[in-house]
Amino acid sequence: MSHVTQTSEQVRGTAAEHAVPPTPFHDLDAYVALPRLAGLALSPDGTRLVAGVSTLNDDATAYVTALWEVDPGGGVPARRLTRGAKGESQARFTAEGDLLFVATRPDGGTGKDTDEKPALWVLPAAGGEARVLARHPGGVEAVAVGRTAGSVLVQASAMPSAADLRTEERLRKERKEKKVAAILHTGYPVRYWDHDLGPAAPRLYACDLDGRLAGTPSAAATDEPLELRDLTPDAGTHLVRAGHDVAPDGSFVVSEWRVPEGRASVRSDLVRIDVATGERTTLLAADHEYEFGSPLVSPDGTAVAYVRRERSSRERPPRPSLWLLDLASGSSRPLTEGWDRWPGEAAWLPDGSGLLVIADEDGRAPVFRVEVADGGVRRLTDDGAHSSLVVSPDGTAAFALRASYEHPAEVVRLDLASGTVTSLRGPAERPQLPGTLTEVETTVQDGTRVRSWLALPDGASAEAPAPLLLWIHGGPVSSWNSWSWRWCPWLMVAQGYAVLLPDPALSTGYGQEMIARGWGRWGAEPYTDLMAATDAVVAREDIDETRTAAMGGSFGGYMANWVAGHTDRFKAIVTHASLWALDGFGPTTDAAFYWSREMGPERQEANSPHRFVEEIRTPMLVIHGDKDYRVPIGEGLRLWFELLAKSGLPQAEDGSTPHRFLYFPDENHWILTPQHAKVWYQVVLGYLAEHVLGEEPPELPLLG
Ligand SMILES: CSCC[C@H](NC(C)=O)C(=O)N[C@@H](C)C(=O)N[C@@H](CO)C(=O)O
Repeated sequence: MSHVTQTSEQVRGTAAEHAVPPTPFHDLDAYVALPRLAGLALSPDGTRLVAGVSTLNDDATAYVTALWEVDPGGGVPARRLTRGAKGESQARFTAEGDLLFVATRPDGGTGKDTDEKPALWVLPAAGGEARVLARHPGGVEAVAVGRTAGSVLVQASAMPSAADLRTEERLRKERKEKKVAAILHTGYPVRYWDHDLGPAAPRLYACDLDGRLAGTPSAAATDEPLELRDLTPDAGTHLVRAGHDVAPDGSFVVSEWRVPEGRASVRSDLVRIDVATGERTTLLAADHEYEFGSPLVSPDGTAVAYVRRERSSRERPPRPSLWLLDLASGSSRPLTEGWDRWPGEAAWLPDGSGLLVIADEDGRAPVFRVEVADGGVRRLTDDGAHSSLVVSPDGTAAFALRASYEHPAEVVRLDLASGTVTSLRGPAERPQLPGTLTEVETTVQDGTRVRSWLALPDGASAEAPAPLLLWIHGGPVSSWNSWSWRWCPWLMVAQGYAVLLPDPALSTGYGQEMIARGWGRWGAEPYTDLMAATDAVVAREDIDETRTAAMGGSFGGYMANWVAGHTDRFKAIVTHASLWALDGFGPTTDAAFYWSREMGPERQEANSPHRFVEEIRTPMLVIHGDKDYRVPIGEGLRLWFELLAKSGLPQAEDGSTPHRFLYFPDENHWILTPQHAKVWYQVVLGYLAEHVLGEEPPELPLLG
């Protein structure tokens, strides 16, 4: 007997439109309206905590991010601080407690849609209205502040030939008026995820406050925006996608510095940039073995914690580890030698005795404490995946966003002595789930443990076994360990499916060997691990092994395509933004050099799903966005053509097939707009309902 708690009509929104849904996951309008948290900032005195919260705009066609204040003590409810029509982001506190943020707000508050660029705004600690602090003709992209004093650092993109902001403005105006969008490249890369790189490229500017924000509101009477001082006029493309950190006293910045190394490859050095003079010195120069990134200047400004990345090759995957550079002597030493995890986001403890570091582990992303003295590593948190880590000035607590597959990101306080994690009163309640989350594992042929999350619908049992959806993660070097609005299993669970989220070979959080097992062998261990995880779960009595489907996005889509060509066990396959023919994907993706280090022509050929198109006998739903530069649209187009022309699934006399292609002309690798996210889930759920549950295909009037 089938176990389907709700008809799929409910999520598709064509019936029961006015009924109150049992959970937001039963109703796509309710789902896309759930608030989404991102980014935390803590004032230097530790009393003010600010989070970014994205909600739907009035006509539900875009998300707008506002800044909210959350009580670090947990007593007072969160309150909204900003209300700009186009939203605010990048909250940062100055040493004096003024709140900086980036916003696009037309002058005069007319609300008219202008081509206004994002500017740096300030909400003064001393009171008064928010006002513009600095502008750049290309728009302010990022902002960083010394923790104890000093300059505000602004990142903005400038035309290579513009020596000053007046020329910058003129060049941009001319291009706009003459409608010239062409870009003349001399190097690589030329695109990133969803946007073109060039002709403007990032530079770092100092925004000297000179006491302008100090004192009473009247002291800030000079409302003219501040001048930006260009610290990197010769940056060229060296700062493209380069992270940086400002010394606590604001006197220097340590930045990644991209260096073209020929053959369309780029490496990453670390440089020190003096804020007073713009003088730049190379701290660590990358070579063929190692490159450097993610700098964090120590609280006393004498050292830099950074990630040393052992570069990948055909033989080995990349291997990042945390290191410490002494700025006076220039000598470096490892901080986490022997710790078999990939260090992610980190933050210094205020006394410089150690760092808090987030790393994937066993389907979670806990916070670890790393001791500077001896490199000791201690895990501080149990459940959840953490991000946006900030440490209180007295070093007794940290604040972070914590998410998991049980809940979206929420603000938590972590007591550093006891390890106690407390949820604070954030802007949003946890949504009620339509099922339960459990963990399963199996041991595969070579003895490796493969663990997965399994989301089960309420009521799944031996009497009412649930249909199963295998959902494969992307990357591939990543983990199913955090909430994802794009890949939300609970919408499927609300329709009665159990959803299996496995971490196969190549996943992070299980040690380097788990990644090495699948390196350059995408169609081997990653595939067999996934099948073993599926075998173990369909053996459960609460799962119906006769009604299963597989799906995935990006690398997960690659794997869905590989699954399609290698087994007929699934009733349907959904493949989003997928790699199909690796000879085409390899040189056209936005960071081709990364993949070419791993694959090479033989591995491309051996692991390419397109070679098995004739073996595909399973109905496939192909999904792709035209503006996807990570997995370019050519992959989706070729997959669709070859599926119709050659797949092993017989076509009807009129040439029709059960395959479908959901194409988004104005979306990219991610389907970002709320209305298209709804269409995505509607079409996926409808396709699964038709092929897995045997229901009638749904009517989708908005699709014509
Ligand atoms: C070019 S750098 C590494 C590739 C990158 N890997 C990760 C861990 O994200 C990547 O973008 N891979 C895509 C093909 C992919 O699978 N992306 C996934 C995960 O980020 C997605 O959901 O978009």
